[in-house]
This record gives sequence, structure tokens and C-alpha cells, in this order.
Amino acid sequence: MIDIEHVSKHYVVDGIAVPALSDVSLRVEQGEVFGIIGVSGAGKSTLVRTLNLLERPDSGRVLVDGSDITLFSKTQLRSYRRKTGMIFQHFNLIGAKTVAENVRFPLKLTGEYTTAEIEQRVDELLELVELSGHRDKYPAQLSGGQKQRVGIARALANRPKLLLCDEATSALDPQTTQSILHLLLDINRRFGLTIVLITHEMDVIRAVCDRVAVLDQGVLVEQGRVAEVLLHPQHALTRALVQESCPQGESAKISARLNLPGPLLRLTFLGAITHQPVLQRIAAAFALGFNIIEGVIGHIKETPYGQITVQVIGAVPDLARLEAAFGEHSVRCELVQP
Ligand SMILES: Nc1ncnc2c1ncn2[C@@H]1O[C@H](COP(=O)(O)OP(=O)(O)OP(=O)(O)O)[C@@H](O)[C@H]1O
Repeated sequence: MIDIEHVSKHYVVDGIAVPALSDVSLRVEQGEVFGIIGVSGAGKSTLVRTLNLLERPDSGRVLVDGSDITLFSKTQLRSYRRKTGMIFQHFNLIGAKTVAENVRFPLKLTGEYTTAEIEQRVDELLELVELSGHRDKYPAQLSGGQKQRVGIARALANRPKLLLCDEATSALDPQTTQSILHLLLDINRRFGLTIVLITHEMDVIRAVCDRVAVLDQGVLVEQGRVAEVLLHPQHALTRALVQESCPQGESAKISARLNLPGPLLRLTFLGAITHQPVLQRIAAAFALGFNIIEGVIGHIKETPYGQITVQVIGAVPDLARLEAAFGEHSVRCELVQP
């Protein structure tokens, strides 16, 4: 659906060129939730804003359904933007307008709907974001989560094909973040809406994204399916972001403190196997014990996963045989420390 091809962008600050994006290429498929993660200043906002040309790339192409939007005329761009919703970290609502008026605004702008059609659509949207009872309130009278729901309703008003989310949950507490992420997922599924979201939090990527790209100082350093990137990060920055959300990596220190002999293995489970007694089966087959040293069990979107480091206790067999046995259960086994 979207192909970003070799996009570069710089800003000029006090006469000096500040690079924001360097030769970024990525593809977002129709109907997926695509995450872009990076630390502050990595170029995430700039990248997401090239998708509706709020920022125009210096070079490169942004293809949407095969058409290069950087070549669009003003009229084409206006109609494309109408089909591209956007939500923001600080909501960007019009403070002097009520909830209903904020949602009504983009519908009126098109000049294409009758008053009755507009009112019906506003009602539908407010119901979708569960704000029907707040339609006459002003943004200042709403919580952060409610404000973002208004932002979402407004962004969906013209039935966009693409929704851009610029740090949409960064100003919200964890519980409200979860409810907004659920709403985004629900919208993605119900309407097949493609979502591109940027965030600095791996937890947000884990909760809703299908694929993820990692940006570091304007350079795309890693991309892939969330499970692969999260469980087997390749780039140092990706590893640091994963570590920040699920601290691990202390197993060598922990096992030294326990003063137990035996190699350390990292086991990665993905899918239904996560909740099956694989450890017990392997332990029985090889007459071994496993000490769980550290680990995480959770969900990537709705797929269960686990990554644990275990210490092998007992007469250690040939590790290749052990790895193969875990492999038969689709559990990835890597030696962390001999
Ligand atoms: N309008 C601008 N004028 C000048 N420099 C800018 C402008 N917008 C961004 N930059 C610079 O471009 C680089 C990328 O910024 P960008 O906002 O895209 O990063 P980000 O990853 O979204 O950061 P954050 O998470 O802090 O918003 C940074 O060095 C930033 O200072």
C-alpha cells in the first residue's frame, strides 16, 4: 500500500543543515499496523509526516497504491489527505469547539455531505469512541484519554484508508494507553484500516503492531515482524529498546550468585507452545533439571510468547541434542553461557 523509497530530509537550523532522515526505505502493507520506534530526535515524526506531506522529503519517493504523492497536484493532495487521518500526542483539538463540533469540523470542510448526513456520522463516530454522553463538552472538560478519543473520532470522520498516529499514547497513563491501543486495534480490524504509528515505547509496539521499523538518527537500522525483532533484536539500539521494556541479561550474574554449575540456555517460545509443559518433557527425556534464572512471558499482539534463561542441572548431554529436542517442540534454544 505504502512504499517509502530512499527518502531523505534535512532541516536548516541557524544556517546549518540538520539531517532528520537518511535514505529511508520501507513498505507498509494494506490493513496492517506498522510501528516506527526510536529514541527522541530519531526522525520518527518527520518520517510519519512525510506520509501526508506535512513534511516534504528532499529526495526519494512516497508511493501510495503505486502513486507518488510528492508529485500530486494541490487538488490531488487535498483529496488524499482527506483519506489519511492523523492523531497526535497532544490531541490538537480545537479548544473553543465542543466534542461534537470537533468531530463535525472535517466533515463540514469537505462540503460533500448534507447536514443530516453529518449529524448521523458524528453520532456514529461518538458511539464508536464511546463518547456519546460527552458530545457537548469542551476539550478542557475531558481527560487525556477522552481527548484522544475525540482525536480518533475526528481522524476517522472521512473514512480514511490510512491512520497516522504520532506518539498518540505518550501523554497518557498506562491504563488509558491500553484502552486507546485497544480502540486502535478494534478500528484496524473492523474497518481494515491501515495504521502507521510512531512511538518510543516497545510496549506499544508489542501490544498492537504487526511489523516494526527501528530508526536511529534518521537511519532505518532494523525492520521486520514484531515477534522476530522483539525476540531476536539485531541492532544495538533495538536491543536497548527491548531491554528497557523487559529487563533481561543478568542471567550470568544471577547464576554466579547461585553458585550452581551448568550451562545457561535461552529458550524462546512463540504461540500455543508457550503454555505447554515443554521444559518438563525435555527434563524427563534427558533426566535433567532446569533452573529458571530469568525471563518474560507475555503476548505480542494476541500471540503468547516467552523467553526464559534456564540453567541446566545434572549430567549435561550433548547440547546439540538438547537444542534439537527443543527444536522439535518449535522452541528456539541458544547457548548463553557454557
Ligand atoms: N521543524 C524543524 N526544524 C528544525 N529541525 C527539526 C524540525 N523538526 C525536527 N527537527 C530535527 O530533526 C531531527 C528529527 O526530529 P523528529 O521530531 O522527526 O524526531 P522524533 O524521533 O520524532 O523525536 P521526538 O520523539 O523527540 O519527537 C531532530 O534532530 C530534530 O531536532
